[in-house]
Amino acid sequence: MLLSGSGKPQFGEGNREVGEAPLGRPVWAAVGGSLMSLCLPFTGVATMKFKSPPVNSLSLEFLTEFSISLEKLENNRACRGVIITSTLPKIFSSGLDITEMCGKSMEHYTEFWRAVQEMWLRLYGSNMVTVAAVNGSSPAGGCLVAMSCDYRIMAENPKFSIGLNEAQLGIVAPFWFKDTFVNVVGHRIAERSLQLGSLHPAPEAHKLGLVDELVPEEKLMERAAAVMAQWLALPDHARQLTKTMMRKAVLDRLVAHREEDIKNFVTFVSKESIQKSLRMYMEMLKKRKS
Ligand SMILES: CCCCCCCCCCCCC/C=C/C(=O)SCCNC(=O)CCNC(=O)[C@H](O)C(C)(C)COP(=O)(O)OP(=O)(O)OC[C@H]1O[C@@H](n2cnc3c(N)ncnc32)[C@H](O)[C@@H]1OP(=O)(O)O
Repeated sequence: MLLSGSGKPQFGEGNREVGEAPLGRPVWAAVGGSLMSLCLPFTGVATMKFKSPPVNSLSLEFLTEFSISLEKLENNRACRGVIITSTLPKIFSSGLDITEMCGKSMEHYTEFWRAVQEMWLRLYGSNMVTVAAVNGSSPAGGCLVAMSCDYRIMAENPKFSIGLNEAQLGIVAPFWFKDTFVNVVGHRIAERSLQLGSLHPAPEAHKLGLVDELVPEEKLMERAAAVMAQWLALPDHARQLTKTMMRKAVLDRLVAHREEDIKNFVTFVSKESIQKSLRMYMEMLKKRKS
């Protein structure tokens, strides 16, 4: 992430190539941030590729870059859709960066949670067509990113899993994670899956409706482009108004309770018992590796 003199993050500064579309509108031919690459060719469909090794965890820096990228695409009239995927093998996103929730100050937790909210409000509320090309595992916050898109295509590898596994970490998925989940899979599946903190292997995720289709990994981007073309064949205004109608209540609920939600998060995550659970989980991840 590059920072300007004012301290405000400037996405992809110095890396941007600006082109001119046939209609005279400016178009970025290629924009590279440090944690994700973004490409908007003249087709009007951007591709956003996460590239934050080792596992694309959603750190404060990552979330900030993500929101800025979405805002830039949203404000670019030449951009009608975005395909979100990962450059890393086997991982779409490992979810929220747990180190951002461990041993930090209240101020840090506040800033971090606001960035998580901001990312979700932008992605779930986007006017663009959003397609997730899930080319690897996608737990918790990674699942939220995929679920916030209009359509999910996952690589058909049963080793890749997706779901809201917060309960396994000893933490609770916030109400807007839950609302997004319910809107995708329905109440009963969401209730069971959330309580068990289930991570569903790709074939099971497809069966539950958590992902819309499975394709061989090498066909993922081709299929995402085909789905995008299908969605973009409709007039934008009709599709956008319909999307707003379907998602507004859930978006409004967070907007109305945003500060309360931050307070809840900070209080919850600051508890020693929660800190202990998160530390133990991180240790478990490290042990599993060795
Ligand atoms: C009344 C009710 C009140 C409610 C109030 C609510 C308040 C809100 C509560 C809080 C809500 C928080 C919501 C949280 C959402 C999240 O997203 S939490 C994160 C969940 N993510 C995970 O569980 C994934 C964990 N990671 C993995 O399972 C694996 O790493 C992987 C992604 C499947 C990849 O496996 P592999 O390729 O084998 O890599 P690893 O060796 O395991 O990992 C490489 C290194 O990366 C580190 N790492 C992995 N994931 C994370 C992460 N999410 N954050 C930070 N770091 C991570 C891992 O430790 C390794 O590190 P090194 O050992 O140092 O290399």
